[in-house]
Amino acid sequence: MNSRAALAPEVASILAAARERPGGDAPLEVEPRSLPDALERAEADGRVPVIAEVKPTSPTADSTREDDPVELAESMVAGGAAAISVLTEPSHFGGSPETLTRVREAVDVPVLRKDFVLREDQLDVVKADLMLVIARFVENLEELVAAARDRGFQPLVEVHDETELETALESGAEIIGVNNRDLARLEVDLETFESVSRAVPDDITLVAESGISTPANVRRMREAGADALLVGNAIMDHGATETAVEANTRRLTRATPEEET
Ligand SMILES: O=C(O)c1ccccc1NCC(=O)[C@H](O)[C@H](O)COP(=O)(O)O
Repeated sequence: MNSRAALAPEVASILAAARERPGGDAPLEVEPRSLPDALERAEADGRVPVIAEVKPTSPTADSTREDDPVELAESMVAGGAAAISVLTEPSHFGGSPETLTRVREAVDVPVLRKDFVLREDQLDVVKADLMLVIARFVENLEELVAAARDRGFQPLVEVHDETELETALESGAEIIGVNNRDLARLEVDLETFESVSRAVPDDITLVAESGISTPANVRRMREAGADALLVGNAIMDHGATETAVEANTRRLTRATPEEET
């Protein structure tokens, strides 16, 4: 693992749990739904490309949503989400691989597996269209990216700074997410995306992650070059109904220049 700044205790705990989680028994074979195609479809009919996240809870949330993840995902798609992200991490985010399978069966957009995958065998736990790989936490990024791709997954490599971006580009990543959440203090700062995105080549599919909660935030990330936005908390809006989840999603996918908040 690339270890520079200290990690927040919550993140250290997430990683300790991830190290202990078993992998699958045999390499999976996936026929993925293409993320770039889904983003293009969203753009073509005037939707901002949003990857909406089914995130029952998290270390920074103050409650857990108990409602059906499939209904939440369907509401997100009804609100215009181009793709869905599903947390499969069980001990800190309330996710599960089974949830992802159910969501992927229910929707027709690409589904990202959001977890803390550290080893190759952990890729083989559940089929998904995209696989999150966090540059900072992986010993050999190039090997894991290639292993994910061999199985058919589209790897989404997450970075937080320019050094990690360089590693991601060297690993052959084609889809890169810049996470605005700092893993030392768990604070979000949209300036992170604005600064790192300047060094991202044009042919990369670039995702702005975390802390995007208003149409103004959406426009800010799009102006800085985001091809897509990964949004969890602002859509899940802990405690809201499915109707609210659909409306929350629509508010971001329909973020027009006129809307000021
Ligand atoms: O969301 C957290 O509290 C969190 C804490 C520690 C490590 C990772 C965490 N989140 C992972 C994510 O990347 C987000 O779920 C995703 O980008 C969506 O962010 P947001 O829109 O801010 O919910």
